[in-house]
Amino acid sequence: MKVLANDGISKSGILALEKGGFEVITTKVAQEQVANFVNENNVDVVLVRSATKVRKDIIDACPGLKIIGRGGVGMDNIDVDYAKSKGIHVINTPASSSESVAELVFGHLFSGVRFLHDSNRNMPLEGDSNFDGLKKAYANGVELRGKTLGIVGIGRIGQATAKMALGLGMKVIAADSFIPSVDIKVEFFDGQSITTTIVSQSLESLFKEADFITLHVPAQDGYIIGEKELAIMKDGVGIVNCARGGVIDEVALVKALDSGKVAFAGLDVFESEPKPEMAILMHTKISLTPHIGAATGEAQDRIGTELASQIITLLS
Ligand SMILES: NC(=O)C1=CN([C@@H]2O[C@H](COP(=O)(O)OP(=O)(O)OC[C@H]3O[C@@H](n4cnc5c(N)ncnc54)[C@H](OP(=O)(O)O)[C@@H]3O)[C@@H](O)[C@H]2O)C=CC1
Ligand SMILES: O=C(O)C(=O)CO
Repeated sequence: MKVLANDGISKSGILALEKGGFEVITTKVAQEQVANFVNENNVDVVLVRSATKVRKDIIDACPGLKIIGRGGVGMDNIDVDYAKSKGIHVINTPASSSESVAELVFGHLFSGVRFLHDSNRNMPLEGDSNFDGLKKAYANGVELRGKTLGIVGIGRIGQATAKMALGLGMKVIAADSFIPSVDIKVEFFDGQSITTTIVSQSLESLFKEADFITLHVPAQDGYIIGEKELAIMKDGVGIVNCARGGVIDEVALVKALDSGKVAFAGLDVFESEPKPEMAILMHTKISLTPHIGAATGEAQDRIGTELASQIITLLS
C-alpha cells in the first residue's frame, strides 16, 4: 500500500509505516496535481499538514483513496464530512502538538512584553551610535507574572497554555463554548503539584478582565475578536493568535495597535495564508511566525508515529 505524505512526515513516522509494510512517498505534489498523482501511482493514503487542501474535487477524482490523514489538529483544509460520506477514513492527531503550540504562545507573549521582535530588527549594525536610543525605546517592558491571561478555548492547547501561565505566576481565566470548568494540575520536578480549577466565563467578561488574551479555538464562521470586542478590552492589552486566521479581524487589530488600545499582538496564523497582508507583516507591534505552532521535532515525531499507528490499524 502507498502513502503520499504531501506536506512531509517525520522520519519516525516513515519508519513506522515502512515497518507496517507501507511505501511512503514524500515528493511534494502541487495542489492541482494531487488527484492525478494519487490515481497514477495508486496511492491509498494521503497525508497533509495545513498546506495541501483535500476538498470535494480531489475526493471525487480519487475513488481509490482509503484514508485522508491530517498531521495535526485543525481539519479545516479537508472536506471531512464529504470524505466520510464516500467511505474514506479521515484521521488527525489531536493531542500531539498541544505543548509545542502553548510554548509558542509564550514565545509571542515574552516577545510582546519586551519588544523582542522589534528590537531584533533594529539592533545597530555599525558601531553603537544608536544603542542608547534603542535602550530607551524598549525601556517600558512589563512582567507576565501577576497579570491575567484570558484563554479563549480551554481545550487541549488552552489547558497546556494555562499550565505554563500558572507556572509563571499568572492568573488564568477562560471562556469556552463547550467546557464549563477544568482542573489544571501543575507538576513540579520534586513531585509536588498544585491543582487550580478554572471555571469558564463569558467572552465579554474575559475581554474586560484580561491583560493578555490568547485564542485556542478551531476555525470559525465569523470573528471572535473584531472592533466591538477590542473596544471593551483593557487599554494596553496584548493578544496572541496561534489558532486560525479569521478568528481575529486583522483590519480592526491593526487599527487598535495603531491607536495604542492594543499594546502588541503575536500572530502565528493569518486571515490570508500563506500571504499575510503587508499591514500585518510590516507592523512594529506584531510578533510574527509562519504557522509553526506544531513545528518542533518532538511534536512532529508524535504526529508521525500516531498517524502511522492509526493507518496500520485501519488498513491491516
Ligand atoms: N498554530 C498552529 O500551528 C496550530 C493551531 N492549532 C489550532 O488550535 C485549535 C485548538 O486546538 P485544541 O486545543 O487541540 O482543540 P480542542 O478541541 O481541544 O479545544 C478547542 C476548544 O475551544 C472551544 N471553542 C470552539 N469555538 C469556540 C468559541 N467560539 N468560543 C469559545 N470556545 C470555543 C471548543 O468547544 P467545541 O468542542 O464546542 O467546539 C473546545 O472546547 C485547532 O482547532 C487548530 O485550529 C492546533 C495546532 C497547531
Ligand atoms: O495542527 C494544526 O491544526 C496546525 O495548524 C498545525 O499544522
